[in-house]
Amino acid sequence: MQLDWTGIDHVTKVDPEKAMPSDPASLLAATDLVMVGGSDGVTEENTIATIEAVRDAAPDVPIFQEPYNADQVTKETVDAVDVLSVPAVYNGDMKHFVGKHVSMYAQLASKPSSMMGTSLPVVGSVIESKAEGVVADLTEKIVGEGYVIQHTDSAAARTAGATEPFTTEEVAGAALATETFYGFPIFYVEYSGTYGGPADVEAAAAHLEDTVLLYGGGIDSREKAEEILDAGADAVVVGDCFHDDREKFTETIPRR
Ligand SMILES: CC(C)=CCC/C(C)=C/CC/C(C)=C/CC/C(C)=C/COP(=O)(O)OP(=O)(O)O
Ligand SMILES: O=P(O)(O)OC[C@@H](O)CO
Ligand SMILES: [Mg+2]
Repeated sequence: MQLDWTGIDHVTKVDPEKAMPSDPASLLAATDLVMVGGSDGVTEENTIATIEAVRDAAPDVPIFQEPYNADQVTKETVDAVDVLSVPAVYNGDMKHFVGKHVSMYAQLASKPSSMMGTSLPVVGSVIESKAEGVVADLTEKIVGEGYVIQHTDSAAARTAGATEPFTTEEVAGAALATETFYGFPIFYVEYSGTYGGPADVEAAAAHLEDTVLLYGGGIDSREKAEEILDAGADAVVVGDCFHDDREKFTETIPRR
Protein backbone atom coordinates (compact mmCIF):
# COMPACT_ATOMS: atom_id res chain seq x y z
CA MET A 1 0.00 0.00 0.00
CA GLN A 2 1.18 3.54 -0.88
CA LEU A 3 0.94 6.16 1.86
CA ASP A 4 -0.07 9.72 1.12
CA TRP A 5 1.87 11.63 3.74
CA THR A 6 1.05 15.12 2.49
CA GLY A 7 0.55 17.60 5.31
CA ILE A 8 1.40 15.20 8.12
CA ASP A 9 4.18 16.38 10.40
CA HIS A 10 2.80 15.69 13.87
CA VAL A 11 1.72 12.21 14.95
CA THR A 12 0.25 11.37 18.35
CA LYS A 13 0.82 7.86 19.66
CA VAL A 14 -2.01 6.88 22.01
CA ASP A 15 -1.36 3.96 24.34
CA PRO A 16 -4.54 1.91 24.95
CA GLU A 17 -3.22 0.81 28.31
CA LYS A 18 -3.06 4.38 29.60
CA ALA A 19 -5.98 6.63 30.50
CA MET A 20 -7.13 9.09 27.84
CA PRO A 21 -6.56 12.68 28.97
CA SER A 22 -9.66 14.73 29.66
CA ASP A 23 -11.03 16.67 26.69
CA PRO A 24 -9.00 14.75 24.10
CA ALA A 25 -10.74 16.69 21.31
CA SER A 26 -8.93 19.90 22.18
CA LEU A 27 -5.58 18.10 22.34
CA LEU A 28 -6.05 16.18 19.10
CA ALA A 29 -7.38 19.14 17.13
CA ALA A 30 -3.88 20.09 15.99
CA THR A 31 -2.33 16.69 15.41
CA ASP A 32 -2.25 15.25 11.88
CA LEU A 33 -2.47 11.52 12.56
CA VAL A 34 -2.97 9.17 15.50
CA MET A 35 -1.21 5.85 16.02
CA VAL A 36 -2.77 3.49 18.54
CA GLY A 37 -0.41 1.02 20.17
CA GLY A 38 1.90 0.29 23.07
CA SER A 39 4.15 -2.45 24.30
CA ASP A 40 2.47 -3.47 27.57
CA GLY A 41 -1.07 -4.44 28.57
CA VAL A 42 -2.59 -3.81 25.16
CA THR A 43 -5.56 -5.97 24.20
CA GLU A 44 -8.09 -6.04 21.40
CA GLU A 45 -10.64 -4.58 23.83
CA ASN A 46 -8.64 -1.57 24.99
CA THR A 47 -7.44 -1.02 21.42
CA ILE A 48 -11.02 -0.80 20.14
CA ALA A 49 -12.07 1.45 23.02
CA THR A 50 -9.14 3.76 22.30
CA ILE A 51 -9.81 3.87 18.55
CA GLU A 52 -13.43 4.79 19.26
CA ALA A 53 -12.47 7.50 21.73
CA VAL A 54 -10.01 8.97 19.22
CA ARG A 55 -12.58 8.89 16.39
CA ASP A 56 -15.10 10.68 18.61
CA ALA A 57 -12.56 13.30 19.61
CA ALA A 58 -11.04 13.83 16.16
CA PRO A 59 -13.28 12.45 13.40
CA ASP A 60 -11.13 13.75 10.53
CA VAL A 61 -7.75 12.53 11.77
CA PRO A 62 -6.42 9.31 10.20
CA ILE A 63 -5.88 6.47 12.68
CA PHE A 64 -3.19 3.81 12.39
CA GLN A 65 -3.12 0.70 14.57
CA GLU A 66 0.45 -0.28 15.43
CA PRO A 67 0.19 -3.78 16.93
CA TYR A 68 2.93 -5.61 18.75
CA ASN A 69 1.16 -8.94 18.58
CA ALA A 70 -1.19 -10.66 16.17
CA ASP A 71 -3.81 -11.14 18.90
CA GLN A 72 -4.42 -7.38 19.01
CA VAL A 73 -5.47 -7.43 15.36
CA THR A 74 -9.03 -8.49 14.62
CA LYS A 75 -11.70 -7.81 12.05
CA GLU A 76 -13.00 -5.09 14.36
CA THR A 77 -9.69 -3.30 14.72
CA VAL A 78 -8.94 -3.53 11.00
CA ASP A 79 -12.38 -2.16 10.14
CA ALA A 80 -11.96 0.65 12.63
CA VAL A 81 -8.62 2.03 11.42
CA ASP A 82 -7.28 3.51 8.22
CA VAL A 83 -3.96 1.71 8.25
CA LEU A 84 -2.40 -1.21 10.09
CA SER A 85 1.29 -0.36 10.53
CA VAL A 86 3.34 -3.34 11.62
CA PRO A 87 6.86 -2.93 12.99
CA ALA A 88 9.77 -5.01 11.72
CA VAL A 89 12.56 -4.35 14.23
CA TYR A 90 16.00 -4.33 12.59
CA ASN A 91 18.00 -4.41 15.82
CA GLY A 92 15.75 -6.75 17.78
CA ASP A 93 15.47 -10.52 17.89
CA MET A 94 14.36 -12.72 14.98
CA LYS A 95 10.86 -13.01 16.34
CA HIS A 96 10.40 -9.27 15.89
CA PHE A 97 11.79 -9.15 12.40
CA VAL A 98 10.44 -12.28 10.74
CA GLY A 99 8.95 -14.58 13.38
CA LYS A 100 5.74 -12.77 14.24
CA HIS A 101 5.10 -11.77 10.64
CA VAL A 102 5.54 -15.26 9.25
CA SER A 103 3.30 -16.79 11.88
CA MET A 104 0.59 -14.27 11.09
CA TYR A 105 0.87 -14.84 7.35
CA ALA A 106 1.09 -18.60 7.87
CA GLN A 107 -2.34 -18.47 9.44
CA LEU A 108 -3.64 -16.43 6.54
CA ALA A 109 -2.03 -18.78 4.04
CA SER A 110 -3.69 -21.78 5.66
CA LYS A 111 -7.13 -20.41 4.87
CA PRO A 112 -9.06 -22.22 2.20
CA SER A 113 -8.74 -20.32 -1.05
CA SER A 114 -12.48 -19.71 -1.05
CA MET A 115 -11.92 -17.41 1.92
CA MET A 116 -9.05 -15.59 0.35
CA GLY A 117 -10.84 -14.75 -2.88
CA THR A 118 -10.11 -11.29 -4.10
CA SER A 119 -10.37 -9.81 -0.69
CA LEU A 120 -9.22 -11.54 2.40
CA PRO A 121 -8.93 -11.83 6.22
CA VAL A 122 -6.71 -11.17 9.15
CA VAL A 123 -5.20 -12.27 12.40
CA GLY A 124 -6.19 -12.95 15.99
CA SER A 125 -9.94 -13.39 16.05
CA VAL A 126 -9.96 -12.53 12.39
CA ILE A 127 -8.21 -15.78 11.69
CA GLU A 128 -11.15 -17.56 13.24
CA SER A 129 -13.64 -15.43 11.40
CA LYS A 130 -15.52 -16.94 8.52
CA ALA A 131 -16.42 -13.52 7.25
CA GLU A 132 -15.34 -12.91 3.71
CA GLY A 133 -13.47 -9.77 3.02
CA VAL A 134 -11.50 -9.71 6.24
CA VAL A 135 -8.28 -10.84 4.67
CA ALA A 136 -8.80 -8.48 1.81
CA ASP A 137 -9.21 -5.60 4.20
CA LEU A 138 -6.09 -6.59 6.08
CA THR A 139 -4.09 -6.93 2.91
CA GLU A 140 -5.28 -3.55 1.72
CA LYS A 141 -4.55 -1.71 4.94
CA ILE A 142 -1.27 -3.24 6.08
CA VAL A 143 2.08 -1.45 5.82
CA GLY A 144 5.46 -2.43 7.26
CA GLU A 145 7.59 -0.14 9.38
CA GLY A 146 11.34 -0.68 9.39
CA TYR A 147 12.10 0.04 13.05
CA VAL A 148 15.29 0.90 14.88
CA ILE A 149 14.93 0.94 18.67
CA GLN A 150 17.67 3.20 19.99
CA HIS A 151 16.69 3.60 23.65
CA THR A 152 17.44 0.10 24.83
CA ASP A 153 16.29 0.75 28.41
CA SER A 154 12.63 0.94 27.35
CA ALA A 155 9.62 -1.32 27.32
CA ALA A 156 9.68 -1.28 23.51
CA ALA A 157 13.29 -2.49 23.45
CA ARG A 158 12.70 -5.22 26.00
CA THR A 159 9.64 -6.40 24.11
CA ALA A 160 11.51 -6.62 20.82
CA GLY A 161 14.81 -7.97 22.17
CA ALA A 162 16.69 -4.83 21.11
CA THR A 163 19.73 -4.99 23.37
CA GLU A 164 22.11 -2.77 21.37
CA PRO A 165 21.36 0.49 19.59
CA PHE A 166 22.55 0.91 16.01
CA THR A 167 25.49 3.22 15.36
CA THR A 168 24.73 6.27 13.22
CA GLU A 169 26.35 4.45 10.29
CA GLU A 170 24.08 1.45 10.85
CA VAL A 171 21.03 3.72 11.02
CA ALA A 172 22.04 5.16 7.64
CA GLY A 173 22.45 1.65 6.26
CA ALA A 174 19.11 0.50 7.64
CA ALA A 175 17.47 3.52 6.04
CA LEU A 176 19.07 2.88 2.65
CA ALA A 177 18.11 -0.79 2.88
CA THR A 178 14.53 0.16 3.70
CA GLU A 179 14.33 2.47 0.71
CA THR A 180 16.02 0.24 -1.83
CA PHE A 181 15.77 -3.34 -0.55
CA TYR A 182 13.11 -4.05 2.07
CA GLY A 183 10.62 -1.60 0.61
CA PHE A 184 8.70 -0.79 3.81
CA PRO A 185 6.81 2.49 3.36
CA ILE A 186 7.95 3.75 6.79
CA PHE A 187 11.34 3.97 8.51
CA TYR A 188 10.97 4.65 12.23
CA VAL A 189 13.72 5.91 14.53
CA GLU A 190 12.43 4.99 17.99
CA TYR A 191 13.85 6.57 21.15
CA SER A 192 10.71 5.79 23.17
CA GLY A 193 10.94 7.55 26.54
CA THR A 194 14.04 9.67 25.87
CA TYR A 195 15.11 12.39 23.46
CA GLY A 196 17.71 11.09 21.01
CA GLY A 197 18.53 14.29 19.14
CA PRO A 198 18.78 14.82 15.39
CA ALA A 199 21.88 12.75 14.44
CA ASP A 200 20.11 9.48 13.52
CA VAL A 201 17.38 11.36 11.68
CA GLU A 202 19.94 13.28 9.65
CA ALA A 203 21.78 10.08 8.82
CA ALA A 204 18.58 8.33 7.73
CA ALA A 205 17.06 11.25 5.84
CA ALA A 206 20.01 11.40 3.48
CA HIS A 207 18.99 8.01 2.06
CA LEU A 208 15.20 8.25 1.98
CA GLU A 209 13.13 9.57 -0.84
CA ASP A 210 9.99 7.43 -1.15
CA THR A 211 10.07 6.16 2.44
CA VAL A 212 8.34 8.14 5.20
CA LEU A 213 10.81 8.94 8.02
CA LEU A 214 9.33 9.02 11.52
CA TYR A 215 11.11 9.91 14.75
CA GLY A 216 9.59 9.25 18.18
CA GLY A 217 10.97 9.59 21.68
CA GLY A 218 11.03 12.28 24.33
CA ILE A 219 9.50 15.05 22.23
CA ASP A 220 8.08 17.48 24.81
CA SER A 221 8.70 20.94 23.31
CA ARG A 222 8.40 22.82 20.04
CA GLU A 223 12.17 23.22 19.98
CA LYS A 224 12.71 19.45 19.93
CA ALA A 225 9.92 18.85 17.42
CA GLU A 226 11.38 21.43 15.07
CA GLU A 227 14.93 20.18 15.53
CA ILE A 228 13.80 16.73 14.38
CA LEU A 229 11.76 18.07 11.45
CA ASP A 230 14.68 20.31 10.41
CA ALA A 231 16.93 17.22 10.46
CA GLY A 232 14.73 15.67 7.79
CA ALA A 233 12.00 13.67 9.53
CA ASP A 234 8.64 13.65 7.76
CA ALA A 235 6.91 13.71 11.14
CA VAL A 236 7.54 13.61 14.87
CA VAL A 237 5.68 11.06 16.98
CA VAL A 238 4.63 12.24 20.43
CA GLY A 239 3.53 9.60 22.93
CA ASP A 240 4.09 10.02 26.65
CA CYS A 241 3.25 13.69 27.01
CA PHE A 242 -0.14 13.23 25.35
CA HIS A 243 -1.05 11.15 28.39
CA ASP A 244 1.04 12.93 31.01
CA ASP A 245 1.30 16.65 30.34
CA ARG A 246 -1.21 18.52 28.21
CA GLU A 247 0.71 21.83 28.26
CA LYS A 248 3.87 20.22 26.96
CA PHE A 249 1.90 18.19 24.43
CA THR A 250 0.39 21.36 23.01
CA GLU A 251 3.86 22.87 22.64
CA THR A 252 4.99 19.95 20.48
CA ILE A 253 2.76 21.05 17.61
CA PRO A 254 5.19 22.50 15.07
CA ARG A 255 4.71 26.02 13.74
CA ARG A 256 3.44 25.89 10.18
C1 LIG B 1 2.64 -9.62 13.11
C2 LIG B 1 1.97 -8.64 13.93
C3 LIG B 1 0.56 -8.40 13.69
C4 LIG B 1 2.57 -7.88 14.89
C5 LIG B 1 3.78 -7.66 15.56
C6 LIG B 1 5.16 -7.54 14.92
C7 LIG B 1 6.24 -6.84 15.65
C8 LIG B 1 7.57 -7.11 15.17
C9 LIG B 1 6.04 -5.97 16.66
C10 LIG B 1 7.08 -5.20 17.38
C11 LIG B 1 6.45 -4.52 18.51
C12 LIG B 1 7.27 -3.47 19.14
C13 LIG B 1 8.25 -3.80 20.19
C14 LIG B 1 7.06 -2.21 18.82
C15 LIG B 1 7.73 -1.06 19.42
C16 LIG B 1 6.81 0.14 19.44
C17 LIG B 1 6.20 0.46 20.73
C18 LIG B 1 4.99 -0.25 21.06
C19 LIG B 1 6.72 1.41 21.49
C20 LIG B 1 6.37 2.08 22.73
O1 LIG B 1 5.61 1.46 23.67
P1 LIG B 1 5.38 2.10 25.11
O2 LIG B 1 4.31 1.34 25.76
O3 LIG B 1 5.23 3.58 24.99
O4 LIG B 1 6.69 1.73 25.87
P2 LIG B 1 7.91 2.60 26.39
O5 LIG B 1 7.96 2.40 27.86
O6 LIG B 1 9.09 1.99 25.69
O7 LIG B 1 7.69 4.04 26.02
O1 LIG C 1 6.47 8.22 24.38
P1 LIG C 1 7.49 9.06 23.68
O2 LIG C 1 8.80 9.12 24.37
O3 LIG C 1 6.94 10.41 23.32
O4 LIG C 1 7.79 8.28 22.29
C1 LIG C 1 6.85 8.26 21.27
C2 LIG C 1 6.86 6.98 20.46
O5 LIG C 1 7.94 6.91 19.57
C3 LIG C 1 6.76 5.73 21.30
O6 LIG C 1 6.53 4.63 20.49
MG1 LIG D 1 6.20 5.49 25.60
